[in-house]
Amino acid sequence: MHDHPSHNETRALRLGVAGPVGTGKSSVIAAICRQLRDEFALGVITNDIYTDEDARFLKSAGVLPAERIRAVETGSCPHTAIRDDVTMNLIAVEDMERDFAPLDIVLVESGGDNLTATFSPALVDAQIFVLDVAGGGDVARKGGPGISGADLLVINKIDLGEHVDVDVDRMVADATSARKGGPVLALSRKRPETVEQLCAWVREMHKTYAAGGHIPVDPGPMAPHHHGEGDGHTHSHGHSHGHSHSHGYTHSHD
Ligand SMILES: Nc1nc2c(ncn2[C@@H]2O[C@H](COP(=O)(O)OP(=O)(O)OP(=O)(O)O)[C@@H](O)[C@H]2O)c(=O)[nH]1
Repeated sequence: MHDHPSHNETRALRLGVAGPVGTGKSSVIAAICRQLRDEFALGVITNDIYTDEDARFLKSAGVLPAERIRAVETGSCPHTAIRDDVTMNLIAVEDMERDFAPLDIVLVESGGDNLTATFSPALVDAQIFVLDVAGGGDVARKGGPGISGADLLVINKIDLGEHVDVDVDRMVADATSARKGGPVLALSRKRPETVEQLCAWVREMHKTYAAGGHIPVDPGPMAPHHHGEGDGHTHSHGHSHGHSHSHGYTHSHD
């Protein structure tokens, strides 16, 4: 079991950012880096299946010096490396903390996956789950461990609400009730006051963590599921509770 010593000065706050494909995980990380890089010593680890595309995006956006952005190529479905066997990611985070000690915050971006992927608390101390309005106003009501159990739920791209017929206030209210009152942030990179609210949350989380007052919480195991391989074969994952069933979600890795 990995412990979380707040007194270890080479140990940063490890903050995960997860959520479905394209909701804006990289953009959230870019915004945090731009706003907070003069205040905190930062590093970023990205996860992609076969590429280092997210790392390249963040490097080309110049949000941090390039050597502080590293990619883990998981070679498997993204949740595996952030939840089932976090070894590759833990090594990447620890290497980064050692190489740039002392770091204040290491941001870990998960590969874009489905609604059920969350980080293991053995890898991150706190996690943000990112949805966007373009995915539909009812997504927040569907629940799932990331939506209900992440430390912060971001509803991103609220500038697009009117174009996709989503009532943002309603979506935030649905999400808040799915989270039993846990924090929900309506975000758009085009609305600076919302980016500032995101940064205020990160600052507060770092403060609580550094004072030893934050206990990492597991949002819950993901639902067991099958993957269609596109060749007529499937494989399934039975997760920690030891049984599996199909939920009808498939994706291929090509
Ligand atoms: N209109 C609008 N577009 C946004 C916003 N944030 C991100 N986007 C766009 O949404 C798209 C996806 O953003 P990313 O940050 O790459 O999303 P991601 O979740 O990291 O994507 P994957 O890593 O592929 O899962 C990009 O075209 C962004 O420019 C926003 O606040 N408003």
